[in-house]
Amino acid sequence: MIDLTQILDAPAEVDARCPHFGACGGCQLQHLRYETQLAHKQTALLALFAEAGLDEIPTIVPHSAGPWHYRNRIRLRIERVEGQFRFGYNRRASHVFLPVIECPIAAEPLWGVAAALLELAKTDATAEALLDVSAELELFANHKLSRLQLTFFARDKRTKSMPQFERVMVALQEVVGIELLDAAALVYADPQSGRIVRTLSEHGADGLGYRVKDESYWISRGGFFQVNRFLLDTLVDQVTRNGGAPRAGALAWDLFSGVGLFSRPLARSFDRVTAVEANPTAVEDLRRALKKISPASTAIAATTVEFLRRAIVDRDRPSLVVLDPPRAGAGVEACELLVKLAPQEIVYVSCDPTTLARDLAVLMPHYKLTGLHMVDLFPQTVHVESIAVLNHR
Ligand SMILES: C[S@@+](CC[C@H](N)C(=O)[O-])C[C@H]1O[C@@H](n2cnc3c(N)ncnc32)[C@H](O)[C@@H]1O
Repeated sequence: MIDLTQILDAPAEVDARCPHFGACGGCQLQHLRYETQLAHKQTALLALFAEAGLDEIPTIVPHSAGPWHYRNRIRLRIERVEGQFRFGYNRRASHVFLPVIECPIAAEPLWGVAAALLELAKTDATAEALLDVSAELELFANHKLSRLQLTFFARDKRTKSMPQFERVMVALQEVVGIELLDAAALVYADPQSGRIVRTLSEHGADGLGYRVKDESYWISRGGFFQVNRFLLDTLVDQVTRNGGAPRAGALAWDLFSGVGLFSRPLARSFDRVTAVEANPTAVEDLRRALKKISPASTAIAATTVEFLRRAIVDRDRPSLVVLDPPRAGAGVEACELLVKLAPQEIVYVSCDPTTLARDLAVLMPHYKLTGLHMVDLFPQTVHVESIAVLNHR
């Protein structure tokens, strides 16, 4: 996250579109015109780089798309307020529940289905019981918004399966459409890691198909996928292509690969791709997909640091390394190992410029920053997604 004070204190330019703006912890920038938001984010990125002592910073190339209804996935808290179930988010800077009636950054069908479920729970005792045992509901839509996956997260690890879960989902399908509601489950997730550890009840598929450019991805329930449905093509292009042409060579590593958003297109232009991902279910999905594209390519279930420590003693040396870590960043040890492995090019996709700046400080004595992109995946919020392209000096 970037330093908020300057942006939050900026004078209001427009009326916030959402009635919950200010109270809700989700968005912070609705008081600013979208162009101003983009400008502030670029300024903040450069300020963080300067603070970290980084120089020779190229001009930032911004990429943006529609600033509303962009999210393909939302996760809502469920609470009873004055006897009625309500969906909501955390209040700003707290864990206090804020009931909401709309969320204009979410794709529209997500709210339609959530609202239909609240209505159903008024008359259907099992639907009400389902909301009662659930702390949160995640709604995830595919690329066309034609298929939806619902995941109910149980409050308690002693929650049992619900024999009537299937019937409630069929009742919901009757309201929202059989086609739309493709997959649903009641699960229990480990509170520390957030990983789903038990599926208690299930209806329909165990994941969602999502098309980006020419690739169809299968995202098993609980797997990571980028949330901005408008900028996925741009993100993939900036990582897998250089100018107009695909990045190509003998070997590429895609570290923090998820279900292979980048590995799969790279496997079409590289002789071989090795994808590394900590979530074993995502690795299974990716392995199956890579087998069809490029039998020499593979996906490994490991943490990036474990993989790099082993790689140091192996002979494989990639010409391209893609890094797309969570907010914690790749980390100093991973970057030091990469310096030793010395790939010709590193493409670092970052969702937190603070950890990116820390990691660039390790890489940049050995690598020149040749490209810097800001892909605004999270309009109306202070989150900054950037791509740093580094070439060996
Ligand atoms: C920001 S996502 C990027 C995924 C993918 N590149 C994409 O764009 O869809 C980060 C991914 O790193 C995985 N992950 C988290 N910690 C990890 C670690 N220490 N080593 C490897 N993968 C990790 C997560 O499961 C998640 O799939």
